[in-house]
Amino acid sequence: MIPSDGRVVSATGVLAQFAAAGVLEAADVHVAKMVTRTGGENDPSVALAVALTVRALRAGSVCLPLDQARPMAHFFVREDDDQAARTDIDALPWPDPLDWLATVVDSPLVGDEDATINSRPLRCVDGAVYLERYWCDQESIRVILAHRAEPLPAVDESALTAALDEFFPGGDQEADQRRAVAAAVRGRTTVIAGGPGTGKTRTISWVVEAMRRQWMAQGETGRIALAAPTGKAAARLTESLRENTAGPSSPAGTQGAGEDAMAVPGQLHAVTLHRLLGARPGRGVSFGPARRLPYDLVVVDEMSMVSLSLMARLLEALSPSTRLVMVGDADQLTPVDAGAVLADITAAGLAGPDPLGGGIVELRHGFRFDSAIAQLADAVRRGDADATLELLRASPEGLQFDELDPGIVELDALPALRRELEVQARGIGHAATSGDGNGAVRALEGHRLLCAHRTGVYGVSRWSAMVQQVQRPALASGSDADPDWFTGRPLLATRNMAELGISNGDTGVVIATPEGPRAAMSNGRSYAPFVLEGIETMFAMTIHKSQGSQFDRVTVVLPGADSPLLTRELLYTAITRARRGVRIIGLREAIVTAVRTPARRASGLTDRLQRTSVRPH
Ligand SMILES: Nc1ncnc2c1ncn2[C@@H]1O[C@H](COP(=O)(O)OP(=O)(O)OP(=O)(O)O)[C@@H](O)[C@H]1O
Repeated sequence: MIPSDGRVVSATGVLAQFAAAGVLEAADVHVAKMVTRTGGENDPSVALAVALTVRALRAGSVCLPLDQARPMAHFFVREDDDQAARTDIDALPWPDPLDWLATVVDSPLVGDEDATINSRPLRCVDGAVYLERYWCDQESIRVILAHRAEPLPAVDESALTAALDEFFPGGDQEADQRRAVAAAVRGRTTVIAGGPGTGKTRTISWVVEAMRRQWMAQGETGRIALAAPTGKAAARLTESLRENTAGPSSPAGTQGAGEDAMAVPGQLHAVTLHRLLGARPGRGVSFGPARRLPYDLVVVDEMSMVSLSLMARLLEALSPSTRLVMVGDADQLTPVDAGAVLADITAAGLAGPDPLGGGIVELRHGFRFDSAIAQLADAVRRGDADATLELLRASPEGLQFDELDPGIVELDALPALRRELEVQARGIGHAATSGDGNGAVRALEGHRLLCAHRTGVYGVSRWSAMVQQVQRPALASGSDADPDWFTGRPLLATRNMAELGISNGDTGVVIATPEGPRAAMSNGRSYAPFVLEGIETMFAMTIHKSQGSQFDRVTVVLPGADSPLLTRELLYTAITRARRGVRIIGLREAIVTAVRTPARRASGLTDRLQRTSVRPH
């Protein structure tokens, strides 16, 4: 059936055309050829559906709705593919969606929509093509969440009310947090969603404390685990709980928490989800349906970064009686891997009957800043381009909009940014030269320049070179013995070094010490250079890499309006990295495009959760 103009094109020919346009990559073509050859399928439109499904997975979708394939393909073209940028994706030989669906459904590669067990590699449900493995993960999540929506027995309501009255003595601004703590105690599964500074971490500490009191009131002990998808996010949760702890400091009544055998909120130690599940490279996870996690309460922070398969493994490893509390900001960038589980569950709850049976609570009051940044983030989140532009044009305190094309502008045309970079470099240099690691890291985190792209004129490569030119002379005196480890060099860890307590994405600064240069890292520790691997110089970073971190001030370099990376989630994530000030460099069209373009991530989870009826608790 491809193409419609009657040319005879083999599967190889069709895949080659889509690959030449940058829509498919070698890996997608390879998988499609292998699957179709093994399954005895010769129809080129089926090969195309397989290749596009694999491509969609790598772009974060769980499935490929065939009638959405063409608009989705615009997001598949890689940022640095210049050849592809010149190809008209709509002019490719797209099959007619209805014919395409009929052919795919009839293919020997595709199992029955309702089959409990499907030995074929694909399944087509509600017009969307799934690789069977991802369909199984999605179904596993749906079924387990539906079972978990049943109410938990034996909540001591008087202990709960006493705790809530103590934590929240009054005030409307705490009403959502109160509801969240109550839902977490009463339900098996709770989502606590909210933007930055809405009190999510503080609420986690109240949940832990309220549960501790439940167990005490019932003469029981309870075990608690705290986890996050990345090492960096886990370290940040541990740290914030320490700073944010509510409630008394006696550990009575509880035992076994993550790694530490303590359960006072401020003394809990969060671990990565992989570690919690006992994941071993290439050998799956140690905990699952046959060996359940030994906890009564599991709290997962930064849920927006949890992928479909990780969520499936977590749910499968939970005993039905274990409470699960998922915390995160559903408007942020979604995981690099397929699936946006937090956004899907929250969307299901907001659009229809709550799939968790009453356990989705949105925290709406911002405690940290009632500032222009919060208003800007809210306008972006709502998709309101006019309000976003109006705020930027008014340039209230904390917001600056440099309406310039970042693809051609030089730092000389941005004197305020240049000055800020110079002052920051002097701060880093001064602390680094005097061996003050914490001071150097604090200065480094005072400002961060963020780009959407890694490469190209809008990317980290060009912008970090420009920042380096301004900052390098002010960082240190230039008398370093080892030019690779010059004093004041800003660092980025590009891999996890668990044994050193360093996570991929951690940053730091080279400081001068009597023993020679050392790397002072954001985890508060310093290291001799020779023990570190995968360390790079960092004068700017991608917005993706910055997720899970915050800085005093942020400069956001927007790409051109035609960038496939430009989405609402990207802009929202960039803005919300800042505590006190945001500067945006970009063209108005890029802002409008970003605000009006929600990330296209296909998934059947929201829809299927809404169709699963549960009883509210
Ligand atoms: N009910 C409350 N009353 C007063 N202050 C609060 C309340 N809840 C939270 N805060 C304060 O607001 C600030 C932000 O809270 P918290 O760190 O818990 O937010 P968050 O949503 O986890 O933020 P982020 O996602 O940015 O880390 C903290 O200083 C915290 O102590």
